[in-house]
Amino acid sequence: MGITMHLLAAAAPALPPAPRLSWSDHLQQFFNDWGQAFAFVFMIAIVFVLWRTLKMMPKTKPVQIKPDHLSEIGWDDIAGVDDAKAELREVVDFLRDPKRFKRLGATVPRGVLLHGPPGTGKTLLAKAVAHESGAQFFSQSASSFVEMFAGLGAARIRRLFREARKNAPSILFIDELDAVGARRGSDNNSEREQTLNQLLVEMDGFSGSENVIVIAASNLLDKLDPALTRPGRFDRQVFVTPPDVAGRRKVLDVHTRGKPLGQDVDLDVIAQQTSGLTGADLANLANEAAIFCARREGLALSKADFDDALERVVAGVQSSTTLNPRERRIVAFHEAGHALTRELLKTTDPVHKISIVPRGAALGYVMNVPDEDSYLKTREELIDQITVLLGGRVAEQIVFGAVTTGAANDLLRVAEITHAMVHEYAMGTSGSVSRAVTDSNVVSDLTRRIRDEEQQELAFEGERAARRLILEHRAKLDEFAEGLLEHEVLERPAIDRIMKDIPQLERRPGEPGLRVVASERREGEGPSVA
Ligand SMILES: Nc1ncnc2c1ncn2[C@@H]1O[C@H](COP(=O)(O)OP(=O)(O)OP(=O)(O)O)[C@@H](O)[C@H]1O
Ligand SMILES: [Zn+2]
Repeated sequence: MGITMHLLAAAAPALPPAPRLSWSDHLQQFFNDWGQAFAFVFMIAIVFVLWRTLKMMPKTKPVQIKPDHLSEIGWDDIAGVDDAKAELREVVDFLRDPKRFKRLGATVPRGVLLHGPPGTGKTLLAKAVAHESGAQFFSQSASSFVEMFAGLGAARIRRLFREARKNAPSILFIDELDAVGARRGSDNNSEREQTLNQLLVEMDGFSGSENVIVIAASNLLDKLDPALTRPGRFDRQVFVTPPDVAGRRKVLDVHTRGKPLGQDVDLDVIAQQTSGLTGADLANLANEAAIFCARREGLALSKADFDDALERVVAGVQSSTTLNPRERRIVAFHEAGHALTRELLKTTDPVHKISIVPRGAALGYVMNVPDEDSYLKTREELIDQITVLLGGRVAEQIVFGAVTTGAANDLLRVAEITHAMVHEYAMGTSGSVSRAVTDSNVVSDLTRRIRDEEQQELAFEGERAARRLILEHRAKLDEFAEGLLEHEVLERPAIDRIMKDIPQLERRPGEPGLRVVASERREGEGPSVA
């Protein structure tokens, strides 16, 4: 503004002498000058804004959406994720022969959500589905939708779906779904939410006659908006886990194809040394070994090349996923303790799978699938649950004479259960209804203390039971642990072999007459992990 005024003033002497002006003329002149100055500034501002916009334009120029050219990625190139492959084979069958399914009135899959840690092969699986079914493959990362100007993310989703429909049969792969799929209202990003809404609209818009299947990949299922996983949208969820020892062996086979291996290389041993590594880590390992070999101008990859590569790859992997041998033993006995107690007790659901392949924050887990839905639980059933939860810690104590921090989550669950037993269900040692029903705001110090003691007594009861069971069946505990150390994962057939000679004496009959409502089951609780 200052500069403009100065220019105008300097131009004045060149004008012919001005006639004498009245005060109203002065006023008009003043407004004229100011008006011009203002218009000038305004114009500069507009030019500046236009220039800025133009400068940013190339980024937002509509990107060509066309199917990826797929190199030959088939089922054989993906190893160690057999469960996920089995689920996806169905999708391939559908894409190959949709009529067969439609004739029978079968609802066809619309969306498949692959979730699991990075590098486990989610992208690879989506590509294999496209390749094996001869479908076109459209791939976009969801993070590219939200970096844009208002409304463009939604527009891009529309175009993507339009192209996929036009080129059907096709697979539409959306990587990093979390980028748009986070719960609405979680970050107040209206642009992202608009994009998510558009995605929901497009998925609802499938008429059933189009052979388009949307596959999305996500690292965090919990973060996703529940609307995404409703029927008709991503209603198939496939968990892609890091491979177990046998799986890692197969992944190593895939990634050493075409690489000459020296006599001293034993892939079985390497598979055993790489617990917790993902498919991508193993691909990286094989590649690094080849690089080490090339650098020393070797002819074939040697054991030393793999050792060097392993050191480098493991250093780049999150430390929580690679345990030292002693830690592995502790985790194996901890999980064995959970599994053995669960198997011995009658009221607890049988073990489905035990694993010491790290998964998320958990170093190991025991998975059980409920036999039947039950919403009522007896006191005895709850004590059995506490027994199983403490079985891990008790096993550590018995075998190593010490406990670790690994049982923290188990203890938290025990605290929750015992709290509910005393405060909500009057299942404490005294069984006193009046103590439980007292309003907790007006409860006396004495009642509070008694409740605390009752809670502790319930936890002790579970701990004693766990100790007794584990000491009595110590040999079985060792079998479970050794099995885990060797195979990392034990499934039902292996568990049955270990438990076969145990008469089910320990298995106590339930007491249906005593069932009491327990809030133990949370909404949407699937197989539980401890
Ligand atoms: N199960 C596997 N079998 C063989 N190779 C694998 C496997 N998993 C991963 N890889 C290798 O790792 C690379 C990366 O895998 P991919 O991109 O599919 O992982 P992702 O799960 O999609 O990871 P992100 O979540 O980081 O996108 C693949 O190109 C492949 O070389
Ligand atoms: Zn545990």
